[in-house]
Amino acid sequence: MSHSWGYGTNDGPAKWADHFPIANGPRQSPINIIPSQAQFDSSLKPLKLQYDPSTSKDILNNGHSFQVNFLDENDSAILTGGPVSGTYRLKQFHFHWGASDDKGSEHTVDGIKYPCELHLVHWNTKYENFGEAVNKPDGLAVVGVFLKIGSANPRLQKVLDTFDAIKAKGQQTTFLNFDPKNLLPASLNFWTYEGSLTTPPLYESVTWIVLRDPISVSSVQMAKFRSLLFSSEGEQPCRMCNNYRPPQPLKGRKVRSNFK
Ligand SMILES: NS(=O)(=O)c1ccc(NC(=S)OCCc2ccsc2)cc1
Ligand SMILES: [Zn+2]
Repeated sequence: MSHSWGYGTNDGPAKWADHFPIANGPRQSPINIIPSQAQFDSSLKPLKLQYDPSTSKDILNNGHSFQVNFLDENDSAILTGGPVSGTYRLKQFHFHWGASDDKGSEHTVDGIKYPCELHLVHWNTKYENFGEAVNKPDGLAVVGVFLKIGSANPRLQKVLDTFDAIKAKGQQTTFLNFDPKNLLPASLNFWTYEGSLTTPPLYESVTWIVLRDPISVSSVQMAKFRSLLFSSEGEQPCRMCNNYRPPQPLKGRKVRSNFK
């Protein structure tokens, strides 16, 4: 039986270890990234993200965040290079955000929180499917992108325009021909480290690839994120925000960068 978890006082990150003891494991995510302590690694290959927009399927409010799901039966949307070997297929992307613009990201940089963080979730095709890959040490590669308050982001607006149809938990709507490359910054400079899912089941299966440069989001657009609900239709409405886990102990891990 899957245990219900959330981001509230009684079911939030401080309580996850009760049902998911790996929460106190050796390679948990997110972390605070300290650029001056990251090691430049010239052997890291350029990150290659090749996304066929026709693979986007639908958008779902899953009660913890919202996610855009992709067809992953073939290599139409893949990640190669960077710190990984082999080919990883895009499964979904989702976000984490705060109740106000001063918090919301999961990873932090020199202790700084961004208002929002995008995660593009890919699974290693050496495994049969996502479900097989999700708990393997080299099973997943997640690209993290920070969002910084600035001018409104017209590409992001296409995602936000679906929110009236997915306001409550469990609601889903078609979302075709969306190119996630449009949500990436110009530079693919990144930090990378070995970590975990940042939500239960917290499997230590993620090679994290956190992009250095943010993309923009306006305060008005951030308010739209907060119009979503954690709750299902007919339940007491609970605004979806602060759906982020705080940074976890590094426990001796090295953070590498592909830039000086
Ligand atoms: N925030 S995160 O990117 O680390 C992240 C990514 C995926 C997931 N979990 C997913 S996509 O689970 C799908 C359902 C499932 C299947 C086997 S275990 C969970 C959780 C957190
Ligand atoms: Zn995430």
